[in-house]
Amino acid sequence: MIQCLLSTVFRGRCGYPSDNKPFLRFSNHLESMKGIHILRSIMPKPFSENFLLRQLFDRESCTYTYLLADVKACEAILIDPVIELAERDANLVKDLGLNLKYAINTHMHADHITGTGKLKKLIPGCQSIISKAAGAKADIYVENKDEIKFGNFKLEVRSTPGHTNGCVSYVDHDQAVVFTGDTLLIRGCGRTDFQEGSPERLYNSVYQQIFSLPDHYTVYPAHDYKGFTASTVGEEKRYNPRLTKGKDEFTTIMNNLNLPYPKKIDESLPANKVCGLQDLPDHLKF
Ligand SMILES: N[C@@H](CCC(=O)N[C@@H](CSS)C(=O)NCC(=O)O)C(=O)O
Ligand SMILES: [Fe+2]
Repeated sequence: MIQCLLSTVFRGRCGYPSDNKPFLRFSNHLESMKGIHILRSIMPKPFSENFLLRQLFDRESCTYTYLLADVKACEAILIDPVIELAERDANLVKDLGLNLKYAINTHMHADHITGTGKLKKLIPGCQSIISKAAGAKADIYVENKDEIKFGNFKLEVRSTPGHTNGCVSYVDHDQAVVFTGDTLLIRGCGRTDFQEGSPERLYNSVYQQIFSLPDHYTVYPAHDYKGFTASTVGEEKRYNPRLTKGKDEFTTIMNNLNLPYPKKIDESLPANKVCGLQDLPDHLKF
């Protein structure tokens, strides 16, 4: 790369006609060097042997559900399942010959009912997990720095309040991935105008718990509304239009989003308080 740059400078200095072509070439080189530098710093690392990650999508709520597994130990977990797609997820787990150990939430969702309650019914032995601070029912409550183990692999729990009080992100350091829930979305972030949301807390959570991870860690959010599937810590640090701002400007942006409330908030919150097991609307009763 340095050789390329030097040869451009050299050629530019001696012999090219006096138009601006060498200088254009030189600045193109600088641009592509910037690109190469960014790409190098964010290139994902290969997963460990026997580690499986499947990203699943709900077209209705634009929610991502993640299936993670140790395929040797046949142990799996699901992050942020959606009730309407619990059968899809349970069938996938069975098709792959896996045992579902945990159905986990990143937070108490406001836009859809969690699938964790239904999955517990479909796959006996599966336990539900949510953060203690979420204020919702589950079999296991986690807090900052806890570990969730499945087979040979583990997730570190990082408390990332701001979108809601009980938001957590889950980090797998061996695979260099972070599941950010609604705390950090791709080129965006979770809204902060309900469920004890706070722009200042969200900003601190992102900077302290997510942007402190190495640049190449892949970011897997709980939603995407623009067609993205994943990002990296390095990319979001550079290009996230909200979080590249200072905290005051970020707070002003978040306090002026004026988004309509999620359509299903009134049915989702009471149901999610009890892990999607009670107070279900008629069409979702099981
Ligand atoms: N239109 C959807 C709700 C969209 C929405 O509010 N999404 C949340 C995450 S789900 S709690 C959010 O934080 N969005 C951030 C943003 O900038 O859009 C519906 O009616 O369900
Ligand atoms: Fe949310």
